[in-house]
Order: sequence, then C-alpha cells, then structure tokens
Amino acid sequence: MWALRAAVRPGLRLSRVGRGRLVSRAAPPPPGPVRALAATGRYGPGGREGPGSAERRKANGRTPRAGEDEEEPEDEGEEEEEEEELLRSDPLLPAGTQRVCLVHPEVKWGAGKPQLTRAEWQVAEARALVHTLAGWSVVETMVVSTKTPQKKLIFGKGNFEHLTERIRGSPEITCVFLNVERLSPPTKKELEAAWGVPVFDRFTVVLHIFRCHARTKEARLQVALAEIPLLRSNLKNDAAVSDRGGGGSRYIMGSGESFLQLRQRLLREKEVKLRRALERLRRKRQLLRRQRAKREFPVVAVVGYTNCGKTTLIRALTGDEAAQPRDQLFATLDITAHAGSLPSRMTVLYMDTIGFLSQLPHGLIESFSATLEDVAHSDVIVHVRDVSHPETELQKVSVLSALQGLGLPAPLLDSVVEVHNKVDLVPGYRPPDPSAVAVSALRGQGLEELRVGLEEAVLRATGRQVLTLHIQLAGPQLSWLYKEATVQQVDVLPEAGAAHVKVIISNSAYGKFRKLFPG
Ligand SMILES: Nc1nc2c(ncn2[C@@H]2O[C@H](COP(=O)(O)OP(=O)(O)OP(=O)(O)O)[C@@H](O)[C@H]2O)c(=O)[nH]1
Ligand SMILES: [Mg+2]
Repeated sequence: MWALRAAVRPGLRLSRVGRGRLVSRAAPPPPGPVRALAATGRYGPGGREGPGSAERRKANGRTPRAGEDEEEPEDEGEEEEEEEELLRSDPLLPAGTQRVCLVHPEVKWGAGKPQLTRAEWQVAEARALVHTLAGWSVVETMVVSTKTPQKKLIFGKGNFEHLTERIRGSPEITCVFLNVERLSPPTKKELEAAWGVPVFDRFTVVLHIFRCHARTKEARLQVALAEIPLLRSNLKNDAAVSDRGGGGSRYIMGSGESFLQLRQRLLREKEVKLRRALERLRRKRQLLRRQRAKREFPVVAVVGYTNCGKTTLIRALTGDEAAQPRDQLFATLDITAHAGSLPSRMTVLYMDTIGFLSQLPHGLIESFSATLEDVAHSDVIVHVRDVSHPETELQKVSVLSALQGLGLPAPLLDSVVEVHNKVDLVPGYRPPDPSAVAVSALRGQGLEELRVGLEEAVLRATGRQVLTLHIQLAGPQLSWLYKEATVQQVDVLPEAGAAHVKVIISNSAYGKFRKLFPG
C-alpha cells in the first residue's frame, strides 16, 4: 500500500502492453533537490572505506574491545565530533544520472498477495520514489506476475528469462528498482549477475531518500541507526563471498578475532554509539518540552501521509516561512514547531512531523519513534488527508494504524481533528463526515473554520475556557489573572472603575478565581 503524491501527477498513464508488462507514458518529472552523494565510497571514484573505518579512527588510535566500557565524551565538542564520525557513511545508491527499469512483482494469489492496493498504484508509488532522486528517471516499467516471490530469484523460470532478455537487451537501462521491501544479499547478487546492472530494493531507495532529506543531527542519526540492519546483512554476504575466496574467517594476526568478527563488533559498537547519541538528543528534547509546558502553549501535532500537505497547512496557519513545503516524498524528516494563533488569540504550537507511509520498512519507523514522541505529548492531533488522492481511504487507514502503533493516550486518539486538504483539486468536495474540515492549504480556503474547530478541540483537551470576566480595577483581580491565566483583551469601563477582561483560563484556575473573588 504505497500511496504517494506523484501517483496522481497529471500525465502519468500506465497501460498494459504485451504479457504482464506496463509501459509508462509519463513525462519525466523535474529532478528533486536531492543532496549530491559523497564523492568517495562504493560507487564514487575515490574508492571505498571499509565498514567501521570511522570507528577505528579513534582519537587515541585505540579501539575499545567488545564489552569494554567506553568513556562518555566529556564535553559538547567531543560529543559533536563523535556524532559527526557516526554520520560518515558510504553512499547507498550510485551518484549521477540513472535510467531505471522498474520491475514490480505482482503476486496474484496466495499468502503474499497484497490485500489492499492494486499493482498500478504500487507501481505509481515506486515511480514516485525514483523521481524523488535527482537525475533519476524510469525508462521502463514492467509488472511481472509471480507465484513464488519468496524464492531466491523471485520469478518463475519463464518470466525470469523474459525479464533478463528485456533488461540485457536495453542498453539504456543503468539499474533496476525491484519493488519489494527487502532483497536478501544473495538474491541481489544473483540478480545483478543475471541482469548486468545494479539492483535495488525499496528499503534502500527509501533509506537513501531519508538520508538526503534529513537535516538536523537527530534525523541524520536516526537514519544512520535505520541503516544498521542493511550494513549487517551486507557484512554477512561479503563474508560469505570472501569465505569462498578463503578470506572472511581468517584471523587477524595476534587479535584472536577474524576479520568478519572485527567488522561485526565495530558495527555493534556503532549501533550502541548511535543509540547513545540519540538518547542525549532526546534528553535535550525533553528539556525543551518541559520549557514549552511551563510557558503553557498548547501543542497541536500535525500528522498525515507523506505529501498530503502538512507543511503547507502549517505555513498557511502560521505564516511561518520556516515551514518549507515541497512536492517530494519525506520532505519533512524533522519535527519542527511553529507558533500560530487561534481566533481568541490563543497561541498554539503546531508540530510538523514526518509523513507516514504504509509498508515503510519497520526499522525506519522504529528509528523515528523518538521523534514521534512529540505527537504523544501534544494536546491535539490534526490528521491531514489529501482527499484528491485516489487512495485517500487507504492512506487514512494506514495513518490511523500507525498512530495506534505509537501507543498514544486514548483521549488524544479520540480527539483527532480530521482535515480534508487539497479540495481545490476536487471541485464541489464535501466531507462525508461532517466533523471533518475541508480546506485547501495552498489556496487558503477553509482555514478560518479550521481555526475555530481547533480552538474548540484545544480548549476541550487542555481543560481551558475562554471567558469574559467583569472585574474591579482597584483590586488585585487583574494582576492575579495576568499571573494565572492568559489575558486576551481588557476593555476598561472608566466610569465604573471596572473592566471586561477576556481570558483563557484553566478550569482549576477559574475555580480558584471564584473562591478568591466571590461575587
Ligand atoms: N493543489 C494543492 N496542492 C497542495 C495543497 N496542499 C499542499 N499541496 C502540495 O502538495 C505537495 C506536498 O506538500 P507538503 O506540505 O510538503 O506535504 P507534507 O505532508 O508536508 O509532505 P512530507 O513532509 O513529504 O510528508 C506540495 O507540492 C504542495 O504544494 C492544496 O491544498 N492544494
Ligand atoms: Mg512536510
């Protein structure tokens, strides 16, 4: 169930040609601003650093042994240095222009058959992923049925031969994107040998996109953590290959440790360090959260499927230029807060979050769970939906199940405000559910109604109310209100020596006010 914005890009047409084959007639989309790959590494000209080489370059030239306690970096400078080292890595995908052959194995029956989506949408989503990469385009799309997706070569003999013939016979193809979640290293090796070009799975492509879009230290560390399983399986495969050549299990002189054991240990150490670095950042985040809570800004978490318009909506609601929407998958990988005000002039913080995607490799979700903790600490969740998307219902199901998986408190889950976005693309749209708010974040439609709805939800969730109180200016009431509530407006009545004061006040503070100043 892959549902991405480019799936409905105008001009994308898929038609079946010949046996089990889809040909795309899409105009190639403009390349996304994906950060250039490092010039060194597996696919770069400068050769490749061995896995774990970064860890080996310890400041004192000594590598700690497994199980040996490592010293915590003492100051922030050292922490940063360690983090930067953890973030140095080989490119996952080749740099430069790539002409991709997209191969989608269609499982027509049996346990592996996807329950919810049609092959066309899965293909469209895979194409959207490819187009997120700068300089990459899909030159050929093939949907090939298989009864044996779990087998080493994925396809039956006849279809496999047909595929091989087509790929080998098309010199313009520079790599194959096989639309499966994960390829085992032996399968990848064998397919690459048969087809003569590099073969990538969805995990690698999504991970690469994440790497390119991660901006903050935290997001970059999370991506690095998500990469560990991939590095681990590559390691096993490399070892199996070099074993055949007699190299993998050789002992390094005097160390009592084989080369494979050494690399495995370095990888374990890298994982521990990454988790520790993330934990440090998490503590900082908790501190920020507490500071925010002190200032009592209610927090509205904005969640939704990737590319549904979360960032655009936040920008429309707050006018904050720092919220940067882009027609790209996973444009936002970092949680950011943006202040905006509701009709009663109450300030709220909107939290922009990473987009959901069903069938997102598990490791990726897990490594981002710390970031998503902010959702659990919000007062209200806004679920933005792209109602112009043909698979909007499936997207909703996948977002709700992801939210449930986050273990959010029940009242928070129950109070989700559903926003139906991109209604400018669906003329005459009316939400089937009257509690949903229809908006066009891009055109600024429906925002006032949304603000009103949000205010109600925030007041309910935080146990606050907006009241206009009649007070005497001579007494301490006004200063008490300034201290204990949020004063919105003061209308002085000079003749009476009194004022009408509009406040946002918690139920408990209002109880106190009544007790202190009866009448
Ligand atoms: N037509 C139309 N396009 C919209 C609307 N809202 C957002 N978009 C477009 O949808 C694309 C994605 O918008 P974003 O705001 O980056 O989406 P997002 O949900 O933050 O995406 P990720 O951060 O990648 O998960 C951009 O090209 C926006 O211009 C809308 O109301 N109408
Ligand atoms: Mg975004």
